[in-house]
Amino acid sequence: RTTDAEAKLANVVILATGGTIAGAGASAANSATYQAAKVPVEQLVAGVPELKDLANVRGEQVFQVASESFTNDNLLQLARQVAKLAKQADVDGIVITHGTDTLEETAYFLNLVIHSDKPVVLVGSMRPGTAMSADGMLNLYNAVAVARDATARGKGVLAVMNDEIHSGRDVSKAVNIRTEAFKSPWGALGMVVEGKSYWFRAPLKRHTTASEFDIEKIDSLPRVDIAYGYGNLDDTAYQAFAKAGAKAIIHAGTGNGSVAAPVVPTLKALRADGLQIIRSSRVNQGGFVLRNAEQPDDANDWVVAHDLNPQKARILAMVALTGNPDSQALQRIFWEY
Ligand SMILES: NC(=O)C[C@H](N)C(=O)O
Repeated sequence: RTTDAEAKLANVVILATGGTIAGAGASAANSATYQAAKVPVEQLVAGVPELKDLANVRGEQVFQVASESFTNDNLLQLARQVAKLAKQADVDGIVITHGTDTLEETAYFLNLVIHSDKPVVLVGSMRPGTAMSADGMLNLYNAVAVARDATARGKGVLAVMNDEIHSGRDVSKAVNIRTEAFKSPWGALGMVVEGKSYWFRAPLKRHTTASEFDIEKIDSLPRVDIAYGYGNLDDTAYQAFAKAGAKAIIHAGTGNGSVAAPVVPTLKALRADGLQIIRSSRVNQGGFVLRNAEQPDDANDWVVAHDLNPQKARILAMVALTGNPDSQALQRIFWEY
């Protein structure tokens, strides 16, 4: 039987996937040396008894992995579970505990394929729960606070870390070791303090209910790889990715997504073979790649990733390619999402 107090609270489901927020170290001094993905979701929830003042919380263990080992199958399985829960009348919000290394990829993927305006909030930690000044407890508390909050609806998939609320599209891990690890090139959307959300902006790019992509129509994701630009570059990685069956290659280019001269003929030839070539930038904050700047994209029939970093460009390319777009349609998608 539900008590009156429970009936007034929102219902939040915590989907646990692993990461450092579920990590454990040998001693309290081990803030950086530990094993990720060890602690089960029941223990994570029990570790923050204050959650029950925010919402009726229940946990589900989806996987137990360190996020550097996340696969496309993990993305699909997680998205299907989120879509299923979001349809349930007795679920008001969803929190996903996740490793921080690829949190930005999963957040963007869900932002593109989940057709719900209910809050979906990713959260992780930089220190394992066994460490001094562990950040996971407060991050989890804040994530549940945002997920249960009706003002978080319709803002796309979110990431809550270090008291900040970020758009799942924009956010990326920009710093390691330190708890202030996540940044968005266009700024955070807001803050969450003592269980209350404070909003300052909202995303304008297409997401969730306004997206043309839907997890219920995606069976599998095509192979898309990222090749990194640097001095003395040759085409070895590009050729190898093409041989492995890549349908698109993200060029994590220097500066404006520039391409080293010895690689240009290879990328033209791979495009002629049907691969999509997408120019992104390796600069670590604020990449901004424009068509026909640095390279004649119209003539080469290439696409630019605009402000998306290479790992986010890979996510969007995989999702977009499920619809078999030509290069113009793919470029339109890169402008809109
Ligand atoms: N802080 C973390 O969560 C890092 C860890 N390697 C992970 O992504 O699972």
